Amino acid sequence: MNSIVKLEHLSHRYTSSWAIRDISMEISQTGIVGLLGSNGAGKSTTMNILCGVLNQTEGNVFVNGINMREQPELAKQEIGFLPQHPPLYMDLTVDEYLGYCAGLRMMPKAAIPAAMKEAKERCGIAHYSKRLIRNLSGGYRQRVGIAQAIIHRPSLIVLDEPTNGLDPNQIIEVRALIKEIATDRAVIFSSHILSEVQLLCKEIKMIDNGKIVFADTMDAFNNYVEPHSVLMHMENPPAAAALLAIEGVTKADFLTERQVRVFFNGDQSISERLITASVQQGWRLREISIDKTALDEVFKQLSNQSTQ
Ligand SMILES: Nc1ncnc2c1ncn2[C@@H]1O[C@H](COP(=O)(O)OP(=O)(O)OP(=O)(O)O)[C@@H](O)[C@H]1O
Repeated sequence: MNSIVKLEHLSHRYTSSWAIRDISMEISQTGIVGLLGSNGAGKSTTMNILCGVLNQTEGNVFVNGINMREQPELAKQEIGFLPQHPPLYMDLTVDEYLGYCAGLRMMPKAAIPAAMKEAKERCGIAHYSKRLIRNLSGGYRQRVGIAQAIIHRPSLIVLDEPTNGLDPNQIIEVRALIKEIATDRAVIFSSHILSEVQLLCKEIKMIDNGKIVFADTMDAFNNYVEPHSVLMHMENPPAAAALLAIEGVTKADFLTERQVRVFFNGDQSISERLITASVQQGWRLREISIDKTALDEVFKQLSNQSTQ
């Protein structure tokens, strides 16, 4: 299968210290790949190099087989990029801005109106065509940012923390839009929020301290990181000692009077034992769920491995 994008042993040094070291990855299919890393991990550096706005110190970037360094204009035609700080012109209307972006992408003049119409419809901004960008909400500005990234119909879209700074409703809308645009192209999406990557992506690349610490499918990641705590909500909770008496339970933290996080030794049949104990001892269990926040602990563990 031909790769849409291939990074080969990318390293980058800004001044004296290395921001990323020996990053390699290949994407050959449509869908969303998540680049997950905490602040300063090296996500933006990787994305900026991938999109040809920063020249790497070492390594190569190929987009649809085209070497970014050797043929940047050709390679960039295949990429749409929404940087962390979207390059929007506040005093232009949506139409003026998208027309300008299509020109920058060297699209033939005659093809621009249809491309603008398609991008606006896909991003749900057609009704704001004549509105100044400064008068749009944060969520709609981000949609305009995504529209400029897809206007030239590239095979790869790179989105650097696209939901950062949006309110909860806007986040849901922008995530839905990203899912939609990934149906017929590859999308690389960076985030520092594990649950967001789990929700959206079929593949995950975790980056820490400038190095890839995990790269596989989302399913493999979820299997790899078995949770070690469950969250219980009870009407009549017992004392911590009663929970600790159950085989496999290592710790019980009361979050509220009725909500407790129960840590266990990894034996996944713990829920069954907790439910049985609840019935026998009358704890009136209302809810029990695998504690997703525990995955963040695994993220920390994987990140620490890269520094050893
Ligand atoms: N222009 C620059 N000059 C010097 N160092 C830089 C520059 N840009 C980034 N760095 C450093 O490179 C490292 C990686 O930064 P980068 O912005 O790629 O991380 P990130 O994962 O995108 O983080 P964030 O989410 O905070 O943007 C950090 O240590 C950062 O301080």
